[in-house]
Formats: sequence, structure tokens, C-alpha cells
Amino acid sequence: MMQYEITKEKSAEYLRQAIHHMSQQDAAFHPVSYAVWYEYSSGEHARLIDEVNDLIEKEKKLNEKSTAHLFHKHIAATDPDSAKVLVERFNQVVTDITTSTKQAGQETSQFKKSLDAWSGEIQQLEPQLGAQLGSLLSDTLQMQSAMHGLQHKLESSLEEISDLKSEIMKAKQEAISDGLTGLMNRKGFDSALHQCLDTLPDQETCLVIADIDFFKKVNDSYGHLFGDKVIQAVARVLKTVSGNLYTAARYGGEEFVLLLPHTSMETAREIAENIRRQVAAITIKNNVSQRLISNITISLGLTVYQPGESVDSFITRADQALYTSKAKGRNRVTMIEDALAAA
Ligand SMILES: Nc1nc2c(ncn2[C@@H]2O[C@H](COP(=O)(O)OP(=O)(O)OP(=O)(O)O)[C@@H](O)[C@H]2O)c(=O)[nH]1
Repeated sequence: MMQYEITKEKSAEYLRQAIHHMSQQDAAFHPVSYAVWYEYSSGEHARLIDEVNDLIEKEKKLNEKSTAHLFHKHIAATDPDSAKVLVERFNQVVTDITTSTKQAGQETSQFKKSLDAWSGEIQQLEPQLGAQLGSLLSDTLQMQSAMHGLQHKLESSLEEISDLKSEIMKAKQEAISDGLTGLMNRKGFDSALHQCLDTLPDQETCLVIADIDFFKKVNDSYGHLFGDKVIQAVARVLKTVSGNLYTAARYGGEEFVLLLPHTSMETAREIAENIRRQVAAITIKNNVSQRLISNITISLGLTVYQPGESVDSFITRADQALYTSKAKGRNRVTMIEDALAAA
């Protein structure tokens, strides 16, 4: 994980170095090249540094393509959060420059207007001074056009930043989603769980862990693709039941979790029972035999968070409850209230 808890001076030093490196390349000034060279300058990212050095040795300069490749491989894909921070930082740099350029542009334009107004009158009174003013006017026009050019370039940089921001948000979302079901994946759930327990330690919070019964047999009997359809069907039940109130996720292969903040054990048990019943009612067409397959069941374990306990012990207790459901014959919900009951 890249670190950004560094002093302002250090950060400014990296920024200076990054801008120096960027100016030596073929790639333009934009957030992608900024992110790559900032990381390079910070010296934190050994693999990125090695690859940049190899490329420079071979190609002399980094172009748009190699810069984008380095960004996606070493920054956006491995650490979308840090990529976001880098892009935002570049955004700030560009916004600051844009604001001062705009201001300078306005001042130049004001100056040109005054010159325009005076030069006509002075031309008549003092022809020589009028000529000097004419040349000053032409310099001002040149400066104004340079300002417009720079402003235009900076504005397109800002557009690029906004595109990149959405790309990073998308990558961030993909990093915590499960591709097969569209539910949150384990990584996303673990962070949601930590966040929930950090903010609601004194509220009643329940956790359900569910696992499809005899799933190996489902795969063996009807094939892996059919197994995938079963996983998707169970995920749909969880999605519907959880709505916007609860957080559902695919925790592993055929295992699911449901986090229920502000929920009593009794309500959570009713919800878990509802999920169990809805899964038992699922029928899926087997595309090979064209027959409808039912008898899909899940076992569920449920527990309530004990204030002060660790996340691991919370999950372990829900897992123990699930194990009990499996041991007692499957297709059932088991509740374990606290550590004593689990023992
Ligand atoms: N189709 C499909 N199968 C998967 C996926 N992930 C894991 N599995 C299979 O899920 C099965 C899990 O089997 P087991 O852990 O033995 O458990 P089980 O057969 O469900 O038995 P119990 O949990 O004891 O009821 C394995 O055969 C895995 O190959 C997946 O994404 N798709």
C-alpha cells in the first residue's frame, strides 16, 4: 500500500521532481504521467521504479502508451485509493494554475482595453509615443493569445482528470464486487464490516453466514455452469432480502454473508428463515436435460455482535452456528448468542 502520510516539504519535493521528470518525456502533462512520476520520485514503489528505469534505458523517453501502461499496472489496478489521491492532488495543482492564469488573462485583457482607449487619442497628440504604444499593444495581443492557449490546455487537462476520476471509481467498485453475482465480494464485505463495527459498537448488529448444501453434488450432477446458476439464484434472494438496509456479499465459492446493523437477534432470525425458505423454493432449468431442478437448500448460522469483541471472534461464532446447522442436517438456521453459548 502506498503511503501518503508525509510532510508538506517532502511532498513538495516529490512534486518538483515529478514535474522535472514529466518535462523530459514525450507524454504530456496530465494526471496519469503525474501519478507515475510522483510515485517514481517518492522512491516507495520498487517495481514501478525498476520498470521505468528499464523503459528509459531502452526507449530514452516515456510516451503516452508506456506511461498509461505503468499507471494502470502499478497504481490504478493495485491501489485505486492511492490512484484517487494522486489524481486529486494533480487536479489541485492544475486548478490552482488555471485560476491564476485566468486572473492573469483577465488583467491582460483589461490592460489591452486601456491601451486601445488611449492609443487612438495619443496617436493624434504625440505620433511617436503613439507608435510605441502600438508596439506595446501588439505585444499585449501576443501575450493574450498565449494566455488563451494555456488556459485552453489547462481546461482540457481538467476534463481528462474528470474522466480519469470516473475510471478510478469504476476500478474501485470492481475491486469490491463479485463478478458472478454482482454482490459485494469478501474484500468489500470485510471493509464494510470493520466500518460498521467501528461506527456502531453499541448498537445491536447481527451477522448471518450461509452456505449452499451439498454443492459439490450439485456441480457433480448437473455441471459447473448449472452450479454457477444456483449461486446466482441464491445471490438474487440475498439481494432482494437485504435491499438498502443490510449488506450482503459472496464470501467465498458457495458461501454468503449478510450483515444486519440495528437489528435484533429475533428480527435477524426471521430474515434468515425467510432467506432459507426462498432458497428452498428456487427452481432452475437444467439446459442439458431441460428439466426443472429444485431441492436447492442452504444452511445458515446467525449471531449478534458482543460489544468490545474482535471482528474475528464475531465471524467465528457465526461460522460455528453455520457448522451446527450443517451437523444437524442442513437446510436450517442456527443462532448462537454469545461466546458462552458457543462453547
Ligand atoms: N459451480 C461452481 N462451483 C463452485 C464455485 N466455487 C466453489 N465451488 C464448488 O463448491 C463445492 C463446495 O463443496 P464442499 O465445500 O465440499 O461442500 P458441499 O458439497 O457444499 O457440502 P456441505 O457444505 O457440507 O453441505 C466444491 O465442489 C467447489 O468446487 C463456483 O464459483 N462455481
